[in-house]
Amino acid sequence: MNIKKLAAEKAVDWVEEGMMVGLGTGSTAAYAIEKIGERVKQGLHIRAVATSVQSENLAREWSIPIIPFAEVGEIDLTIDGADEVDPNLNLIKGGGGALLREKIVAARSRQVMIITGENKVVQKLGAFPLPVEVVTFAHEWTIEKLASFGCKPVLRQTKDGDVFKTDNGNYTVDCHFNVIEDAARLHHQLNNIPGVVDNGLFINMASAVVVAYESGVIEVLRAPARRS
Ligand SMILES: O=C[C@H](O)[C@H](O)[C@H](O)COP(=O)(O)O
Repeated sequence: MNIKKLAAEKAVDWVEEGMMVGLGTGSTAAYAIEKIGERVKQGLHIRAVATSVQSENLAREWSIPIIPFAEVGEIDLTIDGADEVDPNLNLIKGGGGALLREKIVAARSRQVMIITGENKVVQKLGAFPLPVEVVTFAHEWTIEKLASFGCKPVLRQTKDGDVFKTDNGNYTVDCHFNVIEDAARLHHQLNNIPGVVDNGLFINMASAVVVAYESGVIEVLRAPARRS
C-alpha cells in the first residue's frame, strides 16, 4: 500500500475550480502535485505557488500555472507533507530542506492540509531530528547555541558530502532532541538565536491532517477552529 499517495490523492479532492493553491515539498507532496496536474489536464483551472524549486519544476512539467509569491495574494488551500504530526496537529517539517518557504506559504493560506502516512503520527514531537535553517555566516556559533537547548545538532550534508544549501542559500542543522516537551516554547526559543532563520516546528498552522493507514483507511484529523 502506498500510503503517501493515498493521503495525497485524497487531499486533492479539496482543490476546487479557480483556487490559488500552495504546493508543498517532498515525496508525499509530489504525489499531490501530480494528481493536481492530472486534474489540470482534464480542465481544472487553478493557479499555484510552490514551496521549493523542486516542486515548482514538477508543477511546470504538469502544466500547473505557477505564480510568483509576490503576486499571489491570499492562498485558498495549501497541501503539504510533514515529518511528524502530534495530537494537536503541531508538526515537524523540513526534512526535505524546504521549511522556510513552506512556513511562509502556510502562513499565507486560509487552509493548510497536511498529508501523511500513519507512521508519522506521534504522541510527542522530537524523534525526527528538528530541521533548523541558519545563515551561513557564523553558523558554527549558531550551532553551539542550538546545542545549548539540549539537542545534538548536525549540519546537514548532501549525499556527496557537501554542505546542503536550501533554496534560500542557507544551511540546515538537524537537531536531535529525541523528545520535545514544549514545542511552542522551543519554537520561540530557537528563533530567538541570532543566525537562526526559522525552524521546522509548525505550531497551530495545520487546518487538517489527512492520515493514510496501511489498511487503506483514510482519516481526516481536524484542528480546533483556529483556521477556517
Ligand atoms: O522540507 C520538506 C518538507 O517539510 C516535507 O514536507 C517533509 O520533509 C516530508 O517529506 P516526505 O513527504 O518526503 O516524507
